This record gives sequence, structure tokens and C-alpha cells, in this order.
Amino acid sequence: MIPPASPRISNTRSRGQVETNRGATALLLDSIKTAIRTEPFQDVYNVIHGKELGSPLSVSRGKFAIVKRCVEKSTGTEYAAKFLRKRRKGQDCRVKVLHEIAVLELTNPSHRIINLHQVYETPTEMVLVLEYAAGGEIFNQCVAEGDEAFTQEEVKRLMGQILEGVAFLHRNNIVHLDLKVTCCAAGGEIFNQCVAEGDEAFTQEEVKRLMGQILEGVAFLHRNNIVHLDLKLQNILLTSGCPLGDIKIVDFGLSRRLCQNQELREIIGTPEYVAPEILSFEPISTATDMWSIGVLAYMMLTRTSPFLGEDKQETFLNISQINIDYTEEELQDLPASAIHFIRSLLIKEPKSRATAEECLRHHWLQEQVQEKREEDLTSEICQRAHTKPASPSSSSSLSSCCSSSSEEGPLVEELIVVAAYTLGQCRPTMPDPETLSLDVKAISKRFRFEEPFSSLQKIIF
Ligand SMILES: Nc1ncnc2c1ncn2[C@@H]1O[C@H](COP(=O)(O)OP(=O)(O)OP(=O)(O)O)[C@@H](O)[C@H]1O
Repeated sequence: MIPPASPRISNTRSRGQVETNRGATALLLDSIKTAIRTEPFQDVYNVIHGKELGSPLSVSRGKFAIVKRCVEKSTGTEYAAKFLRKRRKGQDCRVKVLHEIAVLELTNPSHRIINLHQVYETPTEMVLVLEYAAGGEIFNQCVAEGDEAFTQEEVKRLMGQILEGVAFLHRNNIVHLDLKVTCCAAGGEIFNQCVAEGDEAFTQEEVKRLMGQILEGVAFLHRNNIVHLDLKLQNILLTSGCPLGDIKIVDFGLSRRLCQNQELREIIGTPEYVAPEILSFEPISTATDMWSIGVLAYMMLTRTSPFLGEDKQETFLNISQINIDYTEEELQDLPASAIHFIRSLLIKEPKSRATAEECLRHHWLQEQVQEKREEDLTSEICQRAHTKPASPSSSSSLSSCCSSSSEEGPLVEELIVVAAYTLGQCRPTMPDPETLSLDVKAISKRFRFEEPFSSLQKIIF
């Protein structure tokens, strides 16, 4: 995946050092209607203390914003409070927060975009009180077990208990001979946590439904000349996790307004998702978001990151050279229409990329109804024959939120590999080391999501 260094990239570097940031003119500030309250936030809301909202796998949290769950005292309604620092790196950034508020006001009519409830201000912070998306980030479904994986302390405690049991067997001259995660925990505790990844992965039907909703939100933004510029798994939330809810797009901190007759060039985004024109400091357009939609679709379908390299430099090279291999193993099980959808977005030339509206009409998303009918028919036939439905998507759909530990087949392989990764103690029972290393690589690849970068200096190679 490492292409040779290209002159295009060195051009980017030299051009990038000349700070030509016209972003300020693209901020939306004119018409903030929301009252900015100054009474103490805690008088009106109970902040739920403990872990802040957001994926524990992301390293980017806690810099300028913290998001916490809170409850409005008068109504008992839950909200997400985003606490944003006004001063960042010695600069007054209040205006950036006002921009975020203005965008949220503008997007209020779209039910695919998170709703702004109230705004508070203290001498140091601004607090955006947002509709609470209880299902968390779709990131969690795509990279999975972060939250659910054991801490080292938990591994030690559980391993101690396992050893107590095994020692008891051995004292009684019994060898188990088939110790694996499914056998270790009473009540399936270990099993459930280790396979969380498998169970929580989206089915293709779910990806299609959620992608349709993401596109509705993005189309709304684009119709209003707003580009999000940080579309990523962590910024697509779900109203509920089980049953799988609807999507809400969040985080308009990097969003910009596109002005007619004025070019917007900036170096912003999150490395794995940025479009080639960002790296080459060429004009930003709605097509810049569409590139990120292509990356999102790839990730949601395969749970791997298409351009991720060993470091940022390699990631940027992969992007600028569109270094993507459509013969990759993880793409082989996808329908041709899904690949076509991704291909219509991961195109270097922004003008050639499909728009949000075109994507909404793409045959991959349209197929849904027909496929669903076929699935229903299959399961009806299976039911009539008193057998388990054979359709892979219908069975995985069932497993997506409520599966038990009784499943068999390919899941076991996944389980063993995940266990080997998580616990570092288990040994896989299947003999093929080549398959194993491939899978482990795929999993570790999924963990490496990087922080956003907001200034030019950070991408200088
Ligand atoms: N309305 C919400 N409901 C539930 N969780 C939320 C909500 N808003 C934000 N979060 C959680 O907090 C995280 C951080 O929020 P947001 O992206 O708006 O802040 P940020 O500081 O700009 O983050 P980043 O630096 O990752 O871009 C989100 O990825 C999400 O997990």
C-alpha cells in the first residue's frame, strides 16, 4: 500500500506552507437567533458525571470540547451538553462557536442533523445543549469492541478465576482439552464481550438504510451551501443502538459556507477521510464531503479503512494517489452495486464524483426494496419448511442486536481471532496461521483512527 513519494505531494507541502486561509469568510455568523444564556448551567441541568460522550477509541477527545450527558431539571429530558473552550492555543475562538451555532440553527429543519436546544456562556466556555443521540456513534458498530473489550485489570481478575477452575480440574486429574472463550464464563460473559464486534456489525441492509439517511442529511446541507468537512464514523450518531435507530449528523466545528464566486481552500479534516483536493490545497466544494461519504460507505461495509497507512504521511499518499485496490478480500462479498457506489465517490476529480442527490438515487440504495422482498420470501419458505432461514443477511440481521451465544459457523473463527487479540492468552484452534495473521491485521487496522487536524503545519511531512 505504500506508493512512492510523488511530486504532487511535495507541491502540496510548499504551497501549504503559504498560509492562504480564506476560511473566515466562509463562516456563517449573520443570524443567530438562539438566546445565549448566562445563568449557571448547573442551575438548569444536572450534568451526568462520569465518562464523557464519544468513543473511547478516539484519541482526539478533550482538547477543546467535551460532551456530557445532562438532564433538564424542569422536564427530565436528556440532552448532550457540548462544552467548548472559547480560547484555544492563545486565540479567541468564540466566533467559531458562533458559526457552529448558526449552522445548527440553519439545519434545524432536517431530522437527520442533530438539533440544538439551548446555548449557555461562561467567561471561558460556551455550552451547546444538543438533542441526545442515545445510540452513540456508528463508529462503535464499525470498530466495535473498544467499550466492551476487557481492561487489563478485568483480564487479570477473570484469568485468575479461570485458573482456579482449571486448577480444580487438574487436582482431580481431569483435563478439559477444549478450553476456549465460549467455555470459560458462566452466563456467557466472556463470550458476549469477545464477540461484541461480530454481533454489533451492521448488516448490508442496515448500512443501506443508514447510508440513505446520511445522504439525506448531507443533501440538505449541500442544498443550503454548507459543507460539513468532517464527515466520519464518529460524527454520525444513532438515536438508539438496539433496536438500531436513525442517524443524526453532529459536529459542525469544521463546516463552512460555500460562497458564490469565492473559492474556499483550507487544510482541514480527519486524515483518513480527507479528499485529495484538501491535500493539494485545491478548491473545496460539496464534492469534498462526497469523497468522505465514499470512505464512510467503504468502512461501514468492510469495517476497514480504505486509505489508512502506517502513519499520516502514508495515508495522505494513499489518498492523493487514489491507492485503492478493489480486488481486496474484504470487498469480495459485497454486491457489485455497492462497489459501484463507492467507486462513484472515490474519484480524484471532484466534478466527476456523484452528488448526494445522485447517490440517493443510486441502484445500490434502490435495490433495498426488491432484496427485502426476496429475503422475506426466503424466510417464509424456510419457516414453512420448519428450518432456519438460509439467507445470510437475515440471520445476521437478527444477530445484530440480540444474538445469543449459541451461534455456530464462521462466528467461531471471528471469536477466536478477537479473543486472541483481546486477551493475548488464548490460542486459536484453527490451524491456518495465514488466515489468522490476515484477520488480526484487519482488526488492528480498524483500531487506528486518528485525530483531526485543523492547521496546515500538522500535515507537513
Ligand atoms: N448530541 C449528542 N448525543 C450523543 N453524543 C454526542 C452528541 N454530540 C456529540 N456526541 C459525542 O461526543 C463526541 C464529540 O462530539 P463532537 O464531534 O461534536 O465534538 P468535537 O470536540 O468537535 O469532536 P472531535 O474533536 O472528535 O471532532 C461525538 O463524536 C459523539 O460521540
